[in-house]
Amino acid sequence: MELKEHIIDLPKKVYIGYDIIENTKDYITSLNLSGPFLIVTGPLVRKIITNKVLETLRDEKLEVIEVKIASMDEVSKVEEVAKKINANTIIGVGGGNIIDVAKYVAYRIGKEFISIPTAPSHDGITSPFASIKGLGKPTSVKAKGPIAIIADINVLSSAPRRLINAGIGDTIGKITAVRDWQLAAKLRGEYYGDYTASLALMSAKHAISCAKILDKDLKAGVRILTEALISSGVAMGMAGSTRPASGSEHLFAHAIEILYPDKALHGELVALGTILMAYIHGINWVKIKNAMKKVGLSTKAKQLGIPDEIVIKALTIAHTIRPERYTILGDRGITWEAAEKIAKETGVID
Ligand SMILES: NC(=O)C1=CN([C@@H]2O[C@H](COP(=O)(O)OP(=O)(O)OC[C@H]3O[C@@H](n4cnc5c(N)ncnc54)[C@H](OP(=O)(O)O)[C@@H]3O)[C@@H](O)[C@H]2O)C=CC1
Ligand SMILES: O=C(CO)COP(=O)(O)O
Ligand SMILES: [Zn+2]
Repeated sequence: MELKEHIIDLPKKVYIGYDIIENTKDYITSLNLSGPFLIVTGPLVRKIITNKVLETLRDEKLEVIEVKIASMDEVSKVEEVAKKINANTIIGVGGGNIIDVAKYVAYRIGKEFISIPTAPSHDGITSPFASIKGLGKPTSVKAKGPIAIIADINVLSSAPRRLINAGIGDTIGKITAVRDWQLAAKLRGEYYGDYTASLALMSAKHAISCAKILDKDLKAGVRILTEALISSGVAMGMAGSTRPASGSEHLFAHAIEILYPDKALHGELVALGTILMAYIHGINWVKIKNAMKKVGLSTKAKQLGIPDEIVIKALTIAHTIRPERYTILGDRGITWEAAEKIAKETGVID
């Protein structure tokens, strides 16, 4: 299908390196960005990381606001403060939830957004989309892409291993996401970008290879993973949707979040979904599962505290979550019996 117009959202600058969070002020100056700045951060990250940003911006007009989850209530709270201080630039310092709130507020008020990720746990670092609870759907919506990303590898490497592994899970998910996209192009004539799809797949490849490096050299592994997460976000920006990065494995993850919220990290659920959907697609799911096991990602739902029935139920409702985005689950989804068989055969449930 030909698109009449296609607008690609990409960051102007990606700063990546060691201890570079201390250069935040210099980066902002070189980008000609002006204050007042609103720093959006989380309670834990504020205690251990955010001061480094505040220290470099000490002479600037700014306000700090703490957010717990990416909900519409929090978005409204942040937006109110942003308007009160007349913020020109919103800076998100934290995990996926914080980055999403910051970029969504920036979008709503038409201001610039800077992404300072503190964990390599998700590919929302670059993407111009945000997952916000309370908008009536569990999937992401249009948001402001970052004008700049400041990816400090020392900061990102200090994140707990569970968060690093979640980033690998979110990235490996591109293997099934791209298969779903190809299927939708064939069966529904959906726009398909070969280059964008290759970029997403390359992220998955690098996430798998970083797994081997992490144990020997944590920082080198985190750097590869972070670059993979950033380029997966670039793929979303190029496609103009999360399509290259989110297929049936994400539908499964979203379904679990609806049925059994806040038990596991996003990337951990995507990892489980990828094993299940790779099995349905007929891809080498055993290889994918083994790669996940090697990193230390959970490949069984119960390791994440998720009951077996929830997994089966999630598989049966996943196709209803985003009906406009065609995937291997089709329009009618999977029966309870088939779902149980798939989950058992892949070992996701016992
Ligand atoms: N927009 C998009 O395209 C995408 C969005 N997402 C979204 O991102 C979210 C998942 O993000 P994720 O990062 O996994 O989860 P969270 O944002 O919930 O972060 C998990 C926890 O990690 C903590 N944390 C962050 N950095 C560090 C650090 N360096 N050291 C110690 N703790 C740290 C946070 O602390 P604190 O309590 O301070 O926040 C938080 O408690 C989901 O909502 C998902 O939908 C995922 C992929 C793409
Ligand atoms: O998590 C995402 C990509 O990794 C975004 O996906 P959704 O558009 O399904 O929310
Ligand atoms: Zn994701």
